[in-house]
Amino acid sequence: MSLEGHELRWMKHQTPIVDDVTLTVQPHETLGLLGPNGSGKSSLLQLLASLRTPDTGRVRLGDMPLRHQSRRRIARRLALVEQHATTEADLCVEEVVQLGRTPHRGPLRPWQPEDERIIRQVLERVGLAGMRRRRWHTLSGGERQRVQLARAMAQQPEVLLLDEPTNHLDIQHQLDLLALIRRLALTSVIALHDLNLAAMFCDRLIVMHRGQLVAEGTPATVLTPALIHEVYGVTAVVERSPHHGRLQVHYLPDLPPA
Ligand SMILES: Nc1ncnc2c1ncn2[C@@H]1O[C@H](COP(=O)(O)OP(=O)(O)OP(=O)(O)O)[C@@H](O)[C@H]1O
Repeated sequence: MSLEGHELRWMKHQTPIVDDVTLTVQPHETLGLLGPNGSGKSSLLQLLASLRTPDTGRVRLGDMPLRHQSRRRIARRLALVEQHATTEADLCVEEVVQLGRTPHRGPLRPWQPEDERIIRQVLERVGLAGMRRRRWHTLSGGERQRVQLARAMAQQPEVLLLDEPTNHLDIQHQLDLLALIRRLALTSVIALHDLNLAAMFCDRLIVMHRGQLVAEGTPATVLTPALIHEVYGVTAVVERSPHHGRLQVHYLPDLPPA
């Protein structure tokens, strides 16, 4: 299923936070959303997920315009893993993941063995099967991140939006999580700070800067030293890795002598 944002604009205190952004994510494509702190990535994801209403512009999920759609209807097709997702109640891991089934349940569709099977399967896939009874508030940041991904997967969405999902994760879990997202083969948008992970796992990248979309294309066309300097203010060299064949960004700050 495709996801489109057309001329999206969201203002706060007369300042555009997301400023005239148009993008299309093709079915099964993994799109990396890059940009420095405060450039508008989370705000854009919230507009795409219909958690915020744009001042102007529109979002379309497949052939369905999102404006005026119920949250429940959207949640059967699209899931967002937010950056600081939390849960208020004192729930265990399994109960948090069960919340992902909410959009599919209703008075005429109580909890069923199929829901149970889905919960077991997603917990396995994120490597948390052994932690199903652990209380949420006892989990580490990285474990919480994986529980929130499991909850989004339990929604069985066709479109998955992730806001810095590798925050808090150690290297192995960062690589495992992004590889898992690729294997899911959903339409996905992933906000990332790590340019090398973005180059390794994304089909295409977009770059936000001060609320605007300033670059769009394959990692090879987007991740140039000029763009990295312009947007992040950092000097870098970009090469194709002889080891994995993807682009590799080397930062060149002032370093102490080696
Ligand atoms: N509700 C709000 N009210 C006022 N300003 C806001 C609001 N939400 C976001 N902003 C501002 O909009 C800008 C973009 O924020 P956003 O969280 O979208 O950026 P981001 O690219 O996701 O940043 P980060 O990489 O630090 O997570 C920031 O300057 C932020 O302070």
